[in-house]
Amino acid sequence: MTFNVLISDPLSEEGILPLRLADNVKVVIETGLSEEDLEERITEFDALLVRSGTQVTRSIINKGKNLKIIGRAGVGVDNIDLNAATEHGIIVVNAPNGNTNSAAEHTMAMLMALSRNIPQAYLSLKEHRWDRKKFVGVELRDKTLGIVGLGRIGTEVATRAKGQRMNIIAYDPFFTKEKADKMGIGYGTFEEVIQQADFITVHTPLLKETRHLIDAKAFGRMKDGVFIVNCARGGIIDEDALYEAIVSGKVAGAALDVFEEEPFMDHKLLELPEVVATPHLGASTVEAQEIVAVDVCKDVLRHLNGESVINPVNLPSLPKDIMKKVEPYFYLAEKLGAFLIDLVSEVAEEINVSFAGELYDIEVAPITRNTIKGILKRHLGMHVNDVNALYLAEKKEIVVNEQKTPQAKGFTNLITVEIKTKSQIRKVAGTLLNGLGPRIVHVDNYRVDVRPEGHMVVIEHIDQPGVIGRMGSLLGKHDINIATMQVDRSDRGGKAIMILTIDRHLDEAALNELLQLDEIKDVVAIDL
Ligand SMILES: NC(=O)C1=CN([C@@H]2O[C@H](COP(=O)(O)OP(=O)(O)OC[C@H]3O[C@@H](n4cnc5c(N)ncnc54)[C@H](O)[C@@H]3O)[C@@H](O)[C@H]2O)C=CC1
Ligand SMILES: O=C(O)CCC(=O)C(=O)O
Repeated sequence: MTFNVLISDPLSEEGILPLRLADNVKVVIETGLSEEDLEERITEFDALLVRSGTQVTRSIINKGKNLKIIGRAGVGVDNIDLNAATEHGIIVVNAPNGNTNSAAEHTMAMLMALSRNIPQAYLSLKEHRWDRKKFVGVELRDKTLGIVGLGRIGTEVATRAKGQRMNIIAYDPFFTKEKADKMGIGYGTFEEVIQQADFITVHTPLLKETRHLIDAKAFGRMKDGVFIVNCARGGIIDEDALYEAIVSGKVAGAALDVFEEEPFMDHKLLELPEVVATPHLGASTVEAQEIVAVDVCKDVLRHLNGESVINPVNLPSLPKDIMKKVEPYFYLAEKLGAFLIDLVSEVAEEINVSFAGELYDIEVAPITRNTIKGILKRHLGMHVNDVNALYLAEKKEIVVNEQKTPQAKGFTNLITVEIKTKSQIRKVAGTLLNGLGPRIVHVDNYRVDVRPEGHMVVIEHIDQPGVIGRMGSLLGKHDINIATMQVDRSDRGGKAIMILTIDRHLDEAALNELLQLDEIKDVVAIDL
């Protein structure tokens, strides 16, 4: 099978080599497409790769009937409708590490350009003026740099600004006084940071919570003559408020790499001599572009080839060593879910997934997602996947619970799936037998040993002599060969269960005839 990959923003040619070298991938590069063009083009593609230039809207995603993955060659994913992608089961991946250094270096360049009026002085000189008085700057040394958002880039900026002998004070919801002491920088609340800083630089993502984080009220609390740097995202700073704060003299100057609307040709902030700006160049270095493109292309390839990705955005990411431990359980988990929902054949209201034995100590959320996927696929079809399984369960108002216990009833690992419906509670348990693969080991309270694969029949009956024989001849009459059989009972003469694996699907006629036998209470055909 050949996968079609569309690249809709300029990406480093060296970076996309992994895709070009793959023999099952066809790469198409079409940049500068309008939303309408992209809606039309996207239908034939399995993967879409973008930088910040393409807005991947809900309507584009809706049209991507073959779309499996969206790759963002960079960090910020605010140009991708993540909810729409998740709902459609489309995984979004980014390249969070490749441009950290470049963005931090650009921030420092902007900070210095701002403090020493370098762009303004250069322009003046180009206009044949030798004006030294006009461009007197301020030193960075001993000034306080307030960093809002101390993630990858914020931290790198802190390290570099220390080299400029600045005092650093930072705020981040995940930053503590202890971490600050270790890094040799100051810790403050958001309020403290904006009140104490001579220069403020923001390095948060653009989220609902960070939109206009720096607004007129925030400017009001800052020192007079403060300088502002934004190399993160337009929208974190309210541009109208910034304009007013510069005009009023509250803010001495601003260095901006990013804007609320991009791209643009005219911007009122650029009319102010106190503003220095670049057109979103933070990540625009040869090195960063190559790394982010390689990273994202590799993840796209992994996903198209059915492997787990390294940098998922709409799925929790797991370190490689943990993924190695959980991945072998995915098949078993999905099959347990599919088996049980067929057995129940009613709408699930609650699904409880329990993990025992060696699973007690590992991250099991991806295994749960596979169980839910197995359950929902039966009714919602093939578009259910790891990405949208939990979203779809929530949308169907199905409660999903995950539990863990160290005791595994004699197994080294055990996954138990329980489904509650309006009228019944049923459960199935399975294990991964070392060297022998997955097995179903309990159905309700019965003990069995069945491979979760192929055509199966679950028969609930009364434990009486002759049942097995009658059932066997009936299937024989229908030319249905029994491959394996497992039987267990509650007590002698009581309820019993029989699980058969057969060589073909149990058709309606054979099923109905089985139900005619007095001792047989229920028959369910399951195809895994
Ligand atoms: N100008 C450019 O070309 C580039 C811009 N960026 C932008 O920079 C942003 C940051 O990138 P990274 O440092 O790699 O991301 P990151 O995820 O490592 O760091 C973001 C930090 O912001 C913090 N944060 C979230 N909400 C906050 C709030 N309300 N107040 C304070 N801190 C908050 C988070 O806790 C996190 O530590 C990206 O989201 C992207 O938008 C990234 C690369 C290049
Ligand atoms: O793609 C780019 O050049 C922008 C990089 C960026 O803004 C990001 O990685 O968030």
